[in-house]
Amino acid sequence: MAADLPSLKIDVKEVSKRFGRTWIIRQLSAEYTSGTIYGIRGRNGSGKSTLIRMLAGQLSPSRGSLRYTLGDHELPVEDLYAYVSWTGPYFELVEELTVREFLSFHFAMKPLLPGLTVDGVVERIGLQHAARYSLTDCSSGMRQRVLLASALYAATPLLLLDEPTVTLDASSAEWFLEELHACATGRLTFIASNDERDLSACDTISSL
Ligand SMILES: Nc1ncnc2c1ncn2[C@@H]1O[C@H](COP(=O)(O)OP(=O)(O)OP(=O)(O)O)[C@@H](O)[C@H]1O
Repeated sequence: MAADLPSLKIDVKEVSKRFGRTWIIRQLSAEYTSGTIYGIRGRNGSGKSTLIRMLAGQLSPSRGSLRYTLGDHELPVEDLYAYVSWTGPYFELVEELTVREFLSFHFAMKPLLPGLTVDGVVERIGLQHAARYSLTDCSSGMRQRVLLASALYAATPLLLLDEPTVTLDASSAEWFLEELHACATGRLTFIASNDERDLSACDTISSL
């Protein structure tokens, strides 16, 4: 399933972010490269999701810069969306769709990792019995598996996972860690979390 994805490097240079008069992130500098799972921890409100949004190119820093290098070319931030898979607690599902319809719709826009099909994804997330359930009728853990699938199985070099196991029970969290290892190879992955299980999957962890 490992994809031959281009390498991605993110250079974060003296990035600060404020909302109104409050500085949330101050003077962050780091270099992030493909092939690594980076953990970001920090107390509630410390700016983990804010950093994830900036890495995704959805939020601009108040000061400093983020530079993206894909292969050996600089990637303009406005083109980054095609190379990112992302999920977090603020992501919403289209309630009217079934599990299978949502995944078909999503993977019509974002290519799947090699060797996967939509039905294969439904199987990997253990929801064969619920493939035709409307998302409204799914439990929070089932919905989280669908959201995680939309990020994990997309063939993108950048994978951003904000609180990936927040609604998962112990066996689902174990499932997530196994799938993460199968899907993160060669990608640049971030996990924002305070859950030790999530952080145990990371190659390196930094605190905000
Ligand atoms: N768009 C916004 N406008 C104003 N303030 C915001 C905005 N987005 C985030 N904040 C504030 O920035 C701070 C950091 O929020 P963020 O969601 O990044 O924290 P977090 O570390 O992910 O928190 P948690 O662990 O609770 O999820 C919070 O005080 C939040 O209220």
